[in-house]
Amino acid sequence: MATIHFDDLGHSYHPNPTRPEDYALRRLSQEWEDGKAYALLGPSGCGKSTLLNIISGLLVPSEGRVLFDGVDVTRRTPEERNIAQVFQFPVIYDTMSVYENLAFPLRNRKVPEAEVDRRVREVADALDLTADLKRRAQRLTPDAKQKISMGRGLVRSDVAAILFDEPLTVIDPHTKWLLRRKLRQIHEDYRVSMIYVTHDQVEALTFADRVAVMYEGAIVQLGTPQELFETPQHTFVGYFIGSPGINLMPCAVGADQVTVDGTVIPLASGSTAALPARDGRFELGIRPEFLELTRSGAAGAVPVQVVGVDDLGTSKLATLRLGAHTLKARLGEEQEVPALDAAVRFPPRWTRLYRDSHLVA
Ligand SMILES: Nc1ncnc2c1ncn2[C@@H]1O[C@H](COP(=O)(O)OP(=O)(O)OP(=O)(O)O)[C@@H](O)[C@H]1O
Repeated sequence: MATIHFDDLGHSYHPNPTRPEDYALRRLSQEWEDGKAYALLGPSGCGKSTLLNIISGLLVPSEGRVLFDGVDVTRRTPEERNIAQVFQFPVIYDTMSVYENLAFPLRNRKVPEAEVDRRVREVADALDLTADLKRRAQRLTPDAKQKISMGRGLVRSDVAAILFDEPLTVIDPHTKWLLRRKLRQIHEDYRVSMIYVTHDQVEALTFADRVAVMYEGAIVQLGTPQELFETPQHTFVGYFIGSPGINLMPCAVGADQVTVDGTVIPLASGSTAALPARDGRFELGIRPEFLELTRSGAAGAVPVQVVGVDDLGTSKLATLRLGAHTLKARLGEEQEVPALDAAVRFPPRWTRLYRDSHLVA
């Protein structure tokens, strides 16, 4: 297992990159801790595979270095880096039994047979493959084949990290949920460094200790699921994490307050003091879960119009108008929705201010 350090890393597929947009991976300096479960989350084309391939050694970055435990591995192959990889589609030998498939990475490295047998049975047990050990892999369902693929990644105890590239794509939704929990459990038991690439926030948030959210070639935030939810450092994180995402409204900034379409909304005391210049594009952000629906006249409340309420079973989602803006507020199942004199409160603790998409207060 290894601490992974990205040292001024960047990658462009262009021969002569000049603009930031020419980079599939923009400049990145960061350290990823040993033994943790990381998810690399972002939409299609944001650079996840580029970064993953640089970590694994399938791609040499055009700029910067990758270090494993302080050793420069930038030009080393995946084998030399001791990385295990699990891809979107099963990579297994159809003619071999499940047992032989799982044993293969170990026998290939001349691990003693007793140790091979111990590890194979342990991993088969963790993935519920014990009953299938003697079966030919060819005869199994796609789900079971992908479990073998994962098992082949997990069977080696000496790896620097195990990389998963959208491993649940071919798995049916129910099994997906089970496998995600299994992987989480296996990580807790083995404490091996894992990096899991996905565009699905539920997969990332339920699997990982730390989630790196990527947008346009940059990691815009690396944090725990709770940090990403409570304090999005970038408007994209607010929008991409959560369902629905954060409410955002353009605003003008004053002392400890902002104005949205002529409506003054207070911020936490002292929050704007560190903003010497007021240039840039400011937006106010608050998650639907933190916006408080109340009645006009309540302290600190600003009037809104209720446009609609969706009953989601365990909660309600209100759609509100504030000036020209639409806001969402998540309400308790039993919460009453005022018909005529609705208002909302922006609790300063949960109200965020962004300048040019980046959190400033
Ligand atoms: N071999 C390549 N040559 C040129 N451009 C590439 C190459 N591979 C990726 N790109 C470009 O680099 C950018 C990042 O792609 P990348 O595959 O890393 O994103 P991704 O987040 O993994 O997307 P997806 O989820 O669709 O796989 C995209 O604009 C893509 O078109």
